[in-house]
Amino acid sequence: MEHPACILEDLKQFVVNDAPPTVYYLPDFISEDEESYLQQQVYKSPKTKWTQLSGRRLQNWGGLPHPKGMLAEKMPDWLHTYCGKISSLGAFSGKTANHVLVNEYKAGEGIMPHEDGPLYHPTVTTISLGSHTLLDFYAPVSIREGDAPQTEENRFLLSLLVKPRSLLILQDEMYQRLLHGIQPRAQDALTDKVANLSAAGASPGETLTRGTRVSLTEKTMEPQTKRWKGSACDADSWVAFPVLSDQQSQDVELVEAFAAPIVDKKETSRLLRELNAVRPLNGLQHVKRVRAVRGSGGPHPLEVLVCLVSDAPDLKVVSIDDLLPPDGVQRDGLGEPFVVKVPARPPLTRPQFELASKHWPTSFHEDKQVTVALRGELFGPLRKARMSAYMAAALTAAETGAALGMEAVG
Ligand SMILES: O=C(O)CCC(=O)C(=O)O
Ligand SMILES: [Fe+2]
Repeated sequence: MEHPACILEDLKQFVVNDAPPTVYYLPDFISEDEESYLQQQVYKSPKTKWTQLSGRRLQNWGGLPHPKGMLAEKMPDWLHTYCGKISSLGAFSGKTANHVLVNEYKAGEGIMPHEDGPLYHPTVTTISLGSHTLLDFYAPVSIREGDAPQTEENRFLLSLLVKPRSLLILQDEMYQRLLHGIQPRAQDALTDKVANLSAAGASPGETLTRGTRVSLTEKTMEPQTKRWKGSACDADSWVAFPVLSDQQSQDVELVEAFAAPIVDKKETSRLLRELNAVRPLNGLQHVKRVRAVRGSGGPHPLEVLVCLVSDAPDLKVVSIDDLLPPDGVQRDGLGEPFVVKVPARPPLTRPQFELASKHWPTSFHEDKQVTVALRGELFGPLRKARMSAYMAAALTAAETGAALGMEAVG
């Protein structure tokens, strides 16, 4: 059937009303002669044009996306003609299709549910050659907590029957939100889940046997250079923060200890010496034994750690005599004990040190590299620019792969 150059308005009669917006299904868009001509051209292409994927073969025409702009490749005449023919329908809002994927599926082969990615104008058009297939549509995986587990089966929404020589145009929700795929089957039993049954001249209950299908998927690829300007990949627009070990990122753990006021400052060094001898604070080398009492207008300027609560006898009301052996520490200058909390482990980062010091004076052997990394200053502008370039290259490679229908691994 001939389709003169027309605008999208004229396509309205081909809208599939039983599907979400927007599907146009045009049966017999090309003639049988055109179909065999296109098949010949596909199979005449050099062997190197084919990429073997799991479950199908692929040819890529028109260029590959690249961070510095699409690596454009001249479209061969036989494809150029059909790109023009489809673009003249107005499917790409006045733009011309500049990229074609040719997929070949033997009976029993298919393509996993996927999205085509953001590199394209939000329209995809497909001419089918040689055999029908069922194109299935799925709701995207939602990440709401508490949702029931989402299987391919319960995300399945509808199918479209695409017959040989037909043209399918997908836009809007159908293309941008839903995933599409083809089950690897040799036969399709048609049900009322096929939204375009009557337009495709079929009826529920029918079973169709698949042969080898070749599809030509025409799209418009947006120029790459536009996409990177001011994007999240500018070296200035992101900060690298370190992923720290559990010990480095955990909160400060505290243990209880008895402290006592030093009521006579002159006794401090003797008390320290004697306490260290009879009550060493094992494992708490990072904790300072004496602290100045802040803003001390009070009765005593200093306090000293006597021992850990876990090392003391289990008494309800504790006096200094209960905590210390009868000999070894002269009680002169020491007040009655009280309980304080001290950090159980040496701080490893400046934030841990600042928190720990709020409880009791603590020493800190700073790892300068960790502190600089925590400030987000580990990498200078040159290294960040290089990382941005690597990230951009990885993203482009992933998007190119996705556009070619490859599946992510890992
Ligand atoms: O063969 C088809 O109709 C679909 C192909 C497809 O989804 C793709 O190549 O991204
Ligand atoms: Fe696709």
